Amino acid sequence: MKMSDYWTTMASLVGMLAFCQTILQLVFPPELRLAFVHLLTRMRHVFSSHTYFDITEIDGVNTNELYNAVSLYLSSSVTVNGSVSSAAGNNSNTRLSLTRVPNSSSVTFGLSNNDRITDVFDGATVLWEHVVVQRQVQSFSWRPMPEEKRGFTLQISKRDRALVLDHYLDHIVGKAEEIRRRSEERLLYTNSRGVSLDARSHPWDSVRFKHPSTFETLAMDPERKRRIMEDLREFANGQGFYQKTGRAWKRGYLLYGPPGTGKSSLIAAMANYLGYDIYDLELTEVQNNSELRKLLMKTSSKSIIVIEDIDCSISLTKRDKVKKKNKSNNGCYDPDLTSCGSGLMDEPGSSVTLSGLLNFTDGLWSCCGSERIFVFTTNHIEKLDSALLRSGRMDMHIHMGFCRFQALKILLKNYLRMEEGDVDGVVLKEMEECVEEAEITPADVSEVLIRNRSDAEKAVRELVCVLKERVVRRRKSGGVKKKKEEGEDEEEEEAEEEQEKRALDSPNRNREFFGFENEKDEVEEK
Ligand SMILES: Nc1ncnc2c1ncn2[C@@H]1O[C@H](COP(=O)(O)OP(=O)(O)OP(=O)(O)O)[C@@H](O)[C@H]1O
Ligand SMILES: [Mg+2]
Repeated sequence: MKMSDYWTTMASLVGMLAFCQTILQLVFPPELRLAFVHLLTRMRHVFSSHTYFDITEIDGVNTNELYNAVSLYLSSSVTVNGSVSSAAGNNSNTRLSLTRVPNSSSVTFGLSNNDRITDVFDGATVLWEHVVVQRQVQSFSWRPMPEEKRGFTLQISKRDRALVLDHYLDHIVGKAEEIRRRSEERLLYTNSRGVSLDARSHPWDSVRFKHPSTFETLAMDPERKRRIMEDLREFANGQGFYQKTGRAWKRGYLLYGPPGTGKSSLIAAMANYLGYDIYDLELTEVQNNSELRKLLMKTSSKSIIVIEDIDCSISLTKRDKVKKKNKSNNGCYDPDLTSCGSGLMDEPGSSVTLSGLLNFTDGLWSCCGSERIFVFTTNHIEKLDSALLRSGRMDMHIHMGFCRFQALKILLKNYLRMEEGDVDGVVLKEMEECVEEAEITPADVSEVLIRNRSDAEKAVRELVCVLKERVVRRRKSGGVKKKKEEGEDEEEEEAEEEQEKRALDSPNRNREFFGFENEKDEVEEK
């Protein structure tokens, strides 16, 4: 038999099988039909000159990132009038689904259920099919299963197999990444209590993240800003480094300082700078460590996982003191937090423990994704358990302090569009002299400037008044405060002592100690 005859016979056979499949779908009951369809599909694949790959939405318990990448890639090949870009061949009959996420200004295109689209890559034509099937009804299951199974089936010619596996999929992932970055639409995720954590449902609710804070608008010493940006950039470009050194590709930042000093604004600036999504983890809504772990598993890479006000979220403050008591009682306690389990520092009603939290950031599970940044914020670093501060846990401690002269100039520029040269020299000098002593937060400065933003000169005058008032008030109350401070708060001293001890215990002690000594304005790298 000639080769061409062979292929003609094969083609008719495949055609016949496809025809039988359609007939079966129309005549037989669903269960029987499904079994036949499976059988015929298998036979068709055996005789076919094509290879098929399934890319399912859920891969075991994790969301399959490749599914999301393909979805994004294919939606980008579609132009507004419903036709398909030249690279994707002639698909003008393709049915498209249109989506508009709440609060979004743009419409997203996607393939409708069970529809197909062709694409051309390096001379090879491939066919994508979006497959959505109803899950079979189960009589009983401990775990509620999703109603639909979604996935893409990629059909390629057998001879293009190597090309597709080696390059095409990488090309799709890269393109999807680029599209996401270009679209500059970041998502802000948050968790809520009682959301089922089955394989399909997503325990995170998301909204479009459009925080305008950037490193340019952030009022902060420019040198510290530069160091943070450099650190972030090195992290984002550091895949090779992390792989070579055998470290998980993640980084931790602890932001601490009084309210209104820009901790949340810094997180938003980080996300905007790197183009990452934010997962704002509400720890009080998490019922136990295992739920915490599942939440972590459902985060994607290139994201910032934030726990704000960590000292208020779970009791991380008492452990040292309880440990001290234990020590004086019987002289023995477990110094390693990983064995503290649900014991010492658990808050009544919450079974998320410090060890659970540290496993979340540090343990094996924390590496189930990559390129992730953990950020904790607190107004009271002195209240945090030493385990959280220990070196290797949070790579950088960043103190967000009261407004200084450099930061003040940035705020003047942001709110009043005033450069240094636009402000009267004498007034500027006055500001410089009293801003530090005034101990005013950037939030309070912003408040004054916003109030008077239509009249820049008035804004500056009022700001100087506010600064001077604060200085006078502080000087007056300084004496009273001093007396109070001397008498009260042994606890605070204790905390400081503790802090120093921790610093000295640390393998990076010189740096860490240096950091605390210069706490006011340090970006401290662990
Ligand atoms: N460093 C800063 N640079 C620019 N704006 C700032 C800065 N700090 C505060 N602000 C302004 O003050 C407001 C409050 O700041 P932000 O929420 O970032 O403070 P925070 O430190 O997170 O406070 P909290 O501890 O209460 O959460 C922001 O809307 C922002 O406009
Ligand atoms: Mg905040």
